[in-house]
Amino acid sequence: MSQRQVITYPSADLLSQATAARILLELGDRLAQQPRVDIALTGGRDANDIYECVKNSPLAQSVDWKRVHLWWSDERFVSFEDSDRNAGQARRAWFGGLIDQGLLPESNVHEMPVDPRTPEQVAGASDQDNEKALTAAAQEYEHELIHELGEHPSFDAAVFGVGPDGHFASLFPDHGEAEIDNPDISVVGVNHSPKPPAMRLSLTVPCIRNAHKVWLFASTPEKANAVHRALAGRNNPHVPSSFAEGREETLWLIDRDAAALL
Ligand SMILES: O=C(O)[C@H](O)[C@@H](O)[C@H](O)[C@H](O)COP(=O)(O)O
Repeated sequence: MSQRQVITYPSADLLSQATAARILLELGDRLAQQPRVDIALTGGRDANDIYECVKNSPLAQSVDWKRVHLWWSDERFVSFEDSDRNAGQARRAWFGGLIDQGLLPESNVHEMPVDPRTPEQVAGASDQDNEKALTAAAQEYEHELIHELGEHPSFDAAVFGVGPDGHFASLFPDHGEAEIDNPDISVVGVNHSPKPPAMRLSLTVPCIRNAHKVWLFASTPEKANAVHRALAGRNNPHVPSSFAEGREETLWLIDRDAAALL
């Protein structure tokens, strides 16, 4: 368990630039010491701004992308073509170009599973059908994690946005015990998500806490209350991001507006 550290930036733009540089330097530093790096990504507006900055940073040229593996901490459970997919958005904002240039192998991109059902099947599905599809997808990703990273997967770094309600990944306030503290599973299906789309996949807290470095980012005044509540205590189920921590490092990277209530 690591101490939570807060770093405040004067603007959302500087937060994105600094976090992008932090990600790129971390990848480079780790690659100097180990054969590969595994990083878990997330979705959302702040994340996509950061990915754009990663793409445009000159530091990106210093990374040996063939040894970088991309994972997701959460995903919207929709079809591959759906523009809502976190992985699709990150691909467009950042790493699609690396693949096109032959720098990053497609096999290093470990997207969470898509919903394999047709729109007609989804429209006619019962809640039970959805639960079943989500469980199967969560198990599939769990197997991929174990296959690649061993029985207790540990990311080198995992990054997260924070919602105005205090959620991170797809772990929402008061929304299911399994996601928060079941030490036996790394990936869960989340049904009836308060943030659309309603079906999602997410890493669990025990899996997230097994990461070496956990970085959360938040910008704008609408996040100020969530940041304040998360940092006011630990392990508060009403504010899931209060559970976030990495083994070596836990950073809250926020802009001045999101820090307004600290
Ligand atoms: O799929 C998602 O929506 C996310 O993974 C979610 O956890 C996101 O990171 C936060 O909701 C912050 O999103 P914003 O930066 O858009 O506010």
